[in-house]
Amino acid sequence: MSADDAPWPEGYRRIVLDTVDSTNAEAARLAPDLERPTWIMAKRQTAARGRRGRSWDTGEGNLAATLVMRPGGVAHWAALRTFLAANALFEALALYVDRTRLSVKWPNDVLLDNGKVAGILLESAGTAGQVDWLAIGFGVNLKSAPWNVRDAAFPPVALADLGPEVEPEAFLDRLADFYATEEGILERLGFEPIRESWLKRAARLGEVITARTGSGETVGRFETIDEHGQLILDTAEGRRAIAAADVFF
Ligand SMILES: O=C(O)CCCC[C@@H]1SC[C@@H]2NC(=O)N[C@@H]21
Repeated sequence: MSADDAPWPEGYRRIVLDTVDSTNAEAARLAPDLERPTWIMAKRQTAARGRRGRSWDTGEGNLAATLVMRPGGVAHWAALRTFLAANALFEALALYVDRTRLSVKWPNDVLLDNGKVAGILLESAGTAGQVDWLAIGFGVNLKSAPWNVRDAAFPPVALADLGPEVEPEAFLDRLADFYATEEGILERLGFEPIRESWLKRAARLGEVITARTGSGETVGRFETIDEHGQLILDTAEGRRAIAAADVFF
């Protein structure tokens, strides 16, 4: 393990691991003694996880990194950071491909030409509605896209298929900078400007989409996201606010 204690960006720390089970799992282990927000990057993960209990394939040369922090406050406010993460990822990717080819898919994927180029996994722990720690895991297909993915609606794509090849360390430098900027906006101005910039990048805003949960699906026009980050759909039965689902176009 190598740890870089120099502030990076200011106030953040970075750890680079050769191999780990999951950078999110490592984040949970580090969280109790965390002194400042810390980025954990791994060159290889042996048990990487995705959203909704799925596994995640980190091919060699792809980015696997988790930002772990102890932001304090109520859990649902802390969870809004998933949108900061998506905005930061979008901007980092836009350094390498034309931004008109990129979009964010609620709640927190980034699409490149309708294929999934990156996913975010937010995990947290706390008590009585207060967050103790928060881990934001970023998986970015920089070099290769896994071939064995079931979610065929958004086939995985790699940045290198459509743009330049970028080293994970270099990409993380950019991502960390953009994320720190988003965090500064949240601190100074609250969630609203984050919400607005996320909406400008959103895939299929204003169009009919499907939100699928374990218990069923809701079809409606994608109207907006609200101040809690919920998906707002205008359906035949009226306006619906959806807190968690998988979205299909
Ligand atoms: O399902 C998704 O779209 C989210 C994927 C998140 C994968 C990343 S890779 C780094 C971090 N460590 C993990 O185990 N998962 C996240």
